[in-house]
Amino acid sequence: MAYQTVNPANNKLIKEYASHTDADVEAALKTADALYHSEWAKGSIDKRLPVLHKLADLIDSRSEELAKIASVEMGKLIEQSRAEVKLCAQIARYYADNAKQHLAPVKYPSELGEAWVEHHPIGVVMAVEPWNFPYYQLMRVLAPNLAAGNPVLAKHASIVPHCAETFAHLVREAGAPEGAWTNLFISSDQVAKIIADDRVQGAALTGSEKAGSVVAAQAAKHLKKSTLELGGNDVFVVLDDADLEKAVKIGVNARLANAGQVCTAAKRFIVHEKVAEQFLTKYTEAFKQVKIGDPLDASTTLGPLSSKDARETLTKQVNEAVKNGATLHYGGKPVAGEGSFFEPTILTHISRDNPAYFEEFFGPVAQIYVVKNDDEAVKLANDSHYGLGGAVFSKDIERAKKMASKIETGMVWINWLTDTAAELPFGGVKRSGYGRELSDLGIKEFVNQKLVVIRR
Ligand SMILES: NC(=O)C1=CN([C@@H]2O[C@H](COP(=O)(O)OP(=O)(O)OC[C@H]3O[C@@H](n4cnc5c(N)ncnc54)[C@H](OP(=O)(O)O)[C@@H]3O)[C@@H](O)[C@H]2O)C=CC1
Ligand SMILES: CCCCCC(=O)O
Repeated sequence: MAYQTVNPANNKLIKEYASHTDADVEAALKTADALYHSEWAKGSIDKRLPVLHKLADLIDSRSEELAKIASVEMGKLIEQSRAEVKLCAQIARYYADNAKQHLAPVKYPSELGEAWVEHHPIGVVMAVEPWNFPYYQLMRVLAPNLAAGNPVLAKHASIVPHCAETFAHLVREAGAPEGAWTNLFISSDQVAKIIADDRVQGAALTGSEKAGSVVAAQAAKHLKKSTLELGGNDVFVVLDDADLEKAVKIGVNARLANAGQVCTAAKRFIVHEKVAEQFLTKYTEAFKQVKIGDPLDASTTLGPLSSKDARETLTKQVNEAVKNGATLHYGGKPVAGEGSFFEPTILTHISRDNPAYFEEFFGPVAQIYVVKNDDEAVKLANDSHYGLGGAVFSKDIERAKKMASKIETGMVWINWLTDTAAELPFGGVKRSGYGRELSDLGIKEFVNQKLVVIRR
């Protein structure tokens, strides 16, 4: 796959990037491995954390430039790109301020003697990341692993090479030694070879089930730990006592943010029958207000999909859903003209034998389901191969908490969309993957939690 910047707002090629050779990969592996065996990785965390503070400051000082690069390269609305850049600085700062405490030795009271667990880096980690949050996906791996002392080799999506290169330069400028984070424009085969290499101890992937399965299988084959953050088909449950205005407002954003290209986007709207008609009317009205256009224009509220391929996939999915009996309530077509734009779309009456019922729609396509009660809502929510996030709207918090506990996902938000923050764990179950990113859980995914005991 060629690494190239194509602006999805007009599908114009901006720049092509040369791929790295096997010799480049070997040099990167050698440097990263040498760094892992150095005082920098094995020594005090205090030497590594200032890099994260500096990185956060650098990101803040260049937020507009960084945001524009992302919006041009993958079509995110400029305001949403700014928010992503800000989130990256927050993640860097969070680990700069908290990693030492996360990785401090933990005492384990035991009759056998004085016992504790230490946290040590395990070595070079291979990160494979997607285009939808071109900086955030990288920062989620860099910050905890730099703090822990694991050098990272990173393969970013081939449609966001400018973001990938810019991020790598920022990390070096922040004072990270060569080898701490190495961006590689490489192929899937080269990723497989890297994972197999004895100098690599782990693999982290965010992306599709297909890519996740290949990378995780390669890691497992070579007895390396992996973490996977894959797709989702998250529910957005609106109960009969929900604040409907709030549910509609947040529900529109939950589906249309990043043109719907978010693994934790609200994709299946499960609405109580008592409020279903009102919700659908208001939700449809909100979709009619959407302004499709250039993501760099502040007045635009729906930008393009990330590529022509992404739009082609979504178009096929919508057509197939309707062919199999779904009602096209609103939208449903690619937007004529330049760019990879797709109309905000609402599908209703999707039966369980419709392929759309189990599919993730990675774009501005909302599926509406109507249920009679809470049990039906939970049953429908859990009737999915995925288990990433989810949202429950109800004014009765106890009722919402009860439902949240029953929904089989890694995350559930009450009276809000599935969001993310440095201090909160992120990840899922079932075909949405395994492992957690961010928070104290994320930093421990690739550390050796070593027991030490002084026997009485
Ligand atoms: N969980 C999430 O946040 C995301 C999930 N997705 C899911 O993935 C679907 C497709 O999006 P897409 O970007 O194509 O996702 P992919 O899984 O194809 O790409 C994600 C990353 O994996 C790489 N990759 C793909 N195949 C392999 C392989 N065999 N070995 C090593 N690396 C590989 C890609 O490289 P390259 O770009 O060169 O192909 C990219 O860097 C979406 O519909 C959505 O379901 C997508 C984005 C984010
Ligand atoms: C704001 C939510 C971030 C989700 C990142 C993802 O799609 O994997």
